[in-house]
Amino acid sequence: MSLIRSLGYLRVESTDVAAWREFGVTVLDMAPGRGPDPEAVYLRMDELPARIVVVAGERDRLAATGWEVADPAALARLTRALEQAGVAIKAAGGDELAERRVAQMISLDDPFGNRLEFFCGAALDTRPAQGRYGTRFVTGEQGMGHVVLPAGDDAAALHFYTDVLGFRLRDTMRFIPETVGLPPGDRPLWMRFLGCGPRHHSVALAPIPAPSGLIHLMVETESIDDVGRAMDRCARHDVPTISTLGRHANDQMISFYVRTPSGFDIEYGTGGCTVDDRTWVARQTTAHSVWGHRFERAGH
Ligand SMILES: Cc1ccc(O)c(O)c1CC[C@@H]1C(=O)CC[C@]2(C)C(=O)CC[C@@H]12
Ligand SMILES: [Fe+2]
Repeated sequence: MSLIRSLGYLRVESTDVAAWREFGVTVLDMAPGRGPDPEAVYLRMDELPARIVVVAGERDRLAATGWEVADPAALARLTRALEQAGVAIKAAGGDELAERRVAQMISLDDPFGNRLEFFCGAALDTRPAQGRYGTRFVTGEQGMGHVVLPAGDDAAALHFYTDVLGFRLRDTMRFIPETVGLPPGDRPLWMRFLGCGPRHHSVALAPIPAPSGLIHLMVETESIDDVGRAMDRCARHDVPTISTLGRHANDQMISFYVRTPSGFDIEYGTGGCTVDDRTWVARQTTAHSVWGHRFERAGH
């Protein structure tokens, strides 16, 4: 098993923290949390004090993804592996730990400039994380969901995330550059889906430019009704969805996509499959979706 257990949190820098609070609470049905930064928005999905932290800043961007490891021994082993691979890492000091409510944390940039944080010893918040509409999120062993990060070079990305960080390759998908607004090329473009626990993928890497630093965050709910109600709330609050409902061919997730105030998307889904590394075989999926997932694109 990978030393990394699951996706723990997202830290977002935003020029409009109030818009994020409204979006998180009203559209996503996350529960507002409390935290040390009075200006920041803390959004809860479960017993963690926050899964999405939005801090006020000059830019709209993903600041970091946080990855949970089992304990200090696992963090020490990961640190040694990273040092051996020549990766520059930084250990967090008191303020950073207090802001994240974790016992230990290290941070680094992947070869494509994505900031990653690895932590252990998260403090729990025993108050129930109850949103307004009763949405229940699937977290626990599966973590808070998955992210799709921009990564330019396929071989370098695979090497770093599998050989250095210990993610497992779960699925590969080829895609046509024109469908994501890239110039046509003769080289095929690959998307890699990687996992570290029972969730089919906790991170996917795609050579798609993303000015905000993130292509999307996926959060999963317990039931299809939670997803349907979220689509209703998007319609009611004039928040445009950017895809129709659909079911992915690889992880079986039924989901739709909506744009956040930060310019990246949230995939809101249910019913994803889980995998067991003892039997899993990484293959190539040749269709994005079994049905649905029609994306709106500018000019179409
Ligand atoms: C294909 C797929 C499988 C599982 C997922 O969780 C998932 O998000 C996707 C879609 C990935 C992909 C994307 O994130 C960026 C825009 C893409 C390339 C498309 O235009 C179609 C598929 C989309
Ligand atoms: Fe996704």
